Order: sequence, then structure tokens, then C-alpha cells
Amino acid sequence: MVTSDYVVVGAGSAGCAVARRLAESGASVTLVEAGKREDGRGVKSLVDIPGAVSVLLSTPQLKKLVDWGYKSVPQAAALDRVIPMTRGKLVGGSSSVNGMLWVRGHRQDFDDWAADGATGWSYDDVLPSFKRLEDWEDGATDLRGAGGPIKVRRQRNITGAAESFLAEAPGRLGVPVVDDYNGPEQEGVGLAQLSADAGHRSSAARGYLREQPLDNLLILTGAHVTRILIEGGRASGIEARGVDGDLQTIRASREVIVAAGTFGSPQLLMLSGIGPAAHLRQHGIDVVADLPVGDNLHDHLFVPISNQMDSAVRRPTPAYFLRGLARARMRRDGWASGSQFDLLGFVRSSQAGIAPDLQLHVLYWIYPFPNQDGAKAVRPPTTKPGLTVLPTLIRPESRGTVRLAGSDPMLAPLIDPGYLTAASDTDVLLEGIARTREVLTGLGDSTGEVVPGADYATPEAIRRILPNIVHSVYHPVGTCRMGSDERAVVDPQLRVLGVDGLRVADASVMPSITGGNTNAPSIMIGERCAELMIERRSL
Ligand SMILES: Cc1cc2nc3c(=O)[nH]c(=O)nc-3n(C[C@H](O)[C@H](O)[C@H](O)COP(=O)(O)OP(=O)(O)OC[C@H]3O[C@@H](n4cnc5c(N)ncnc54)[C@H](O)[C@@H]3O)c2cc1C
Repeated sequence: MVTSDYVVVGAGSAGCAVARRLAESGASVTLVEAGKREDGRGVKSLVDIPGAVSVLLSTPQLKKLVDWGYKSVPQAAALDRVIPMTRGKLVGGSSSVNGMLWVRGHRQDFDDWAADGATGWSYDDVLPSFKRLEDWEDGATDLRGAGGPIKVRRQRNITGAAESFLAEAPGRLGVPVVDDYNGPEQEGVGLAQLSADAGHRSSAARGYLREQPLDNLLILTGAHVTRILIEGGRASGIEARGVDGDLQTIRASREVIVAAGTFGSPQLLMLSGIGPAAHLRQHGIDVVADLPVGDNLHDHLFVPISNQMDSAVRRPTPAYFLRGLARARMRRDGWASGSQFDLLGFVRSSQAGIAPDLQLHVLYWIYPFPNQDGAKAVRPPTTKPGLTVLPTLIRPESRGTVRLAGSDPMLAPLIDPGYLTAASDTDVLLEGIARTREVLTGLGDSTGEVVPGADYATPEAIRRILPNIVHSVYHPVGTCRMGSDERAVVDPQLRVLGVDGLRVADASVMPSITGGNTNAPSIMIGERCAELMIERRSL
């Protein structure tokens, strides 16, 4: 039986950071991951080459190698759609399969967390962790970090179509061009920043584990954690099932840290008796702590608006992809060595407060229509070049749940994000679409909108089709909420309430979603969890 000081469940964005930092402090750590290595045969290039992500995620045979394969329950406010809930199942977790966009969020996000009971998580509190974890191409400043494990740089060689958007959008949207949206001001339109460098993805796996291995950090892969062992009110270890089906026990002499993500962490807590008492009893699970685990699920949604434009240059054809990927692999340049998003924008709708509530993702392909729910890869309606702008709801009001489908740990959880259940979410998205269209129609070589297209040009028509064309941005958060009141699952030290020796550290602890893509704040949560634990030990 393996015993170490700490057991960390899940080698994702946050789990890699917390495991590494605890091991650096001298403790022995076992990091237990259900998925495979990210640098193994069959997946290495697909994960490592930035541009390969679209092939990886749009080819079902490849996707199933690295994805949990989860889907939502039918979404009542979205035509009962069953929407893919993609999650990385490999070392690096979702940071090994994500779009690599690097966004911390608005400073107000963290100040709101602190005001809502997450004491010690204001922007000023979390800024040192954000700085420590990154290696920003411009070097260190008061707000940015250098020398950290995650390499961050701006997108280079943007398409002519994106250049036109950058020239036109600020005037039409009434925002500035922003040089660094992770710097002093977020609002504006600017070059996307990505967690990649010299044609390699900078995942949490690469930054925290692979580049400088540590002897006291043991990484177990292919080990699906089925239960947290709780003895006398204290977490003493975990039980995991290997790929051969054998059960293994791993003991923690100090603490267990659950970093299994927004779906995996609540599922594991509930399987271990920590969750809503009535729900656990319904599945015959003994209740250890009655907590609102699995509540408060929320996510970002976006809607693609694609215009055909020759200046977008890139062609979504197999031959174009193969050439781009081969070049990126051999020479580390060309489109596939960077992000598929050239620009990001942050703007305020008429309902916003001081922080933007709409993000614009600017992508250099035409997007599939109407959505990507099907099992088969979906093709765009044309292979012509085009620019897609995705107005994105970054402060959703809709809330949903994660629940158990049964007491069998191998069953997928029931995921209900409750998309569009709050009417204001539809209103903000429609406003984002209208403003996006105002910019796109003014662009020089646009020959017209192809997605959703002229049939949906009127406000009534776009409102009618909206539930069929919203996409998850794959940013679910909130199901093991951090706080200080009855909505909380963990306290501001990330300790599970009512159980000793157990913490949660990942996107699930966010009380409310950050205004931007969620990888950077998830890694920050892992960093900060380790800091809080190490500080306390040295007191
Ligand atoms: C397709 C996609 C694109 C995205 N694009 C972006 C982007 O461009 N920019 C951005 O900022 N964010 C993006 N995100 C979101 C971002 O990657 C996530 O918010 C972030 O990675 C969440 O980190 P986490 O640590 O909470 O969970 P994860 O990184 O998902 O880690 C959870 C880990 O736990 C493991 N695990 C789960 N259950 C168990 C178990 N029972 N036993 C053992 N191991 C377990 C999982 O396999 C996984 O490795 C994207 C996500 C996806 C899926």
C-alpha cells in the first residue's frame, strides 16, 4: 500500500499545481489521475501542437482517448438538447486539451468572491499567485509574472480578417484597443494571449510535472478514484480502481486534496458521503456531512456569427490541416503553432456593472451550424475562408446541478447546467449578437453572414434560433462552492466543512465564474491552496 503525506486526486490544471508546490515544500505527494499520460504514444503530438486541438476534439475516435465523454441532461430551456460536456481525462486534465486562451478574469471577480464570503481571495490577495504561475513574454511587472511554469505569449501573425476586425471593432463598440487584458484594464479588444510557447502547448502537466520531475512526487495514471476513506471524521486516504479493475488503497498521513474538476470533485465527495443528505440516502450512501455539494453549477455560453471573408485565409479542409500540422511539428511555425483565436474582446452590455459581461472570441474559421451536439464530427457549411466572432455570456445568471446517477462510481454524473433558465442570459447574448453583427457587416471583404445566416437576420428570428445555436465554452465551475455561509462546501482555506484533513482545489470552488476563460484562475486556485497549506504548516 502506498502512503504519502498528501494525496491529490486529479492531475488537472489545479491538481498539477497543488501537487507540485506541496512536493517542492519537501512533503511526499501522490497524485492520482484516472486518465493516461499526456506525452504517451498516440496523443503526444495532438496535445502538444497548439493547432491540433481542433482535430483532436472534432474527431470522435481521437476525442474519446482524452475525454470523459460526459453530456448534459436534456436542457429544458434549450430545446431539450443534450450538450457535450467535454473534460480532459489525461495528465494535465482540461489544460491538456483546451483552447489555450489565457485570461485571468476581471479584478472585480475576485473582489466579489471576497465580499461574498471567500475571505482572503480578493484580487490583491490572489495577484501574487497569478504572477508566480506564469512566464509572460514581456517579463515581470507589478501585475505580470516571469519565470513561472506556464508560458504565456500573445498570438502572432494574425489574419487580415482579424486585422480588419481590430481596426473596426473599437470604434463601433466604444472600447479601446487593449495591449494586455490581463494587465491594468480588461475592457477593450486586443491580441489573444495563449498558454503556449514556440509551438508547444504549455499545459499544467508540462509546466508543473514534466519539465522538472521531483522524486517525492509520485504520479499514478489510469487510477480512477472511487472513494475518499473517512475514519473518525478525518480523511485518511483514497480508494482507486486501476485499468485492470483492481482496487488500490493510498493513504495520506496529512491530508487528501480533491482536484477532480467541477464534475469529478462533487461526484467523488457525494460517493464518499459528503453532499445533500436526501440525495445521498436516495442512493443508499451513508451521510458523513450534509452539504450543498453539486449546487451552483454554471458555465459560459457562446454563439458563433461567421462571415465569409477571403482575408481570413485559413481553409478548414483536411489537406490544409495536415499541411499546417506537419509544418508546426517540424518547424514550430505557421498557423498550427499558435491559437485559432486571433483576438479577444471584453465589452459591456446595457446590463453590465463596472466589469464587462460580454467576451468576444475572434476565430479564423467558419463555425459548424447549428451546434456540435451530434456524435459525428460536424462540418462547417462551407470550406471557404471566414471569420467567426463568438459573443460570449461571461456573467451568467442561470444555475444548475451535478448529481449522482447512482452509487456506482463508474457511472457518469447527471450534469444539468440549466442553460438559459435565467431570462437575462438570453437578453445579454442577443445584445452581444447584435453588436457583433454591427462590426462584422462593416468589414471590407465580408461577403455576408453564413452562420447562422440571412434567414436569422431579424431580432425575432435570432431569438427563436438562439437555444439551438448556443455552445458551452467548457468553463463549468461552482459545484463545491467556497464561502462562509450555508451555500458553502469549503471554507476560504478550501477545507471541506465538517470533515478533517480534506480539501477541494479546482474550478469547482469558484463561488461565481470569472469574466473570461477559466484555466488561469483554476491553476491559481491550485497554487493558492498549496500556499495556504504550507503557510499554515510553518506557523
Ligand atoms: C475543450 C476545452 C476547451 C477549453 N478552452 C479553454 C481555453 O482556451 N482557455 C481557458 O482558460 N480555459 C479553457 N477551458 C477550461 C479550462 O481548461 C478548465 O476550466 C480548467 O482546466 C479546469 O481545471 P480543473 O483543475 O478544475 O479541472 P481539470 O483540468 O478538468 O482536471 C480534473 C482532473 O481530474 C481527473 N479526475 C476526475 N475525476 C477523477 C477521479 N475520480 N479519479 C482520478 N482522477 C479524476 C481528470 O481526469 C482531470 O485530469 C477549456 C476546457 C475544455 C474542456
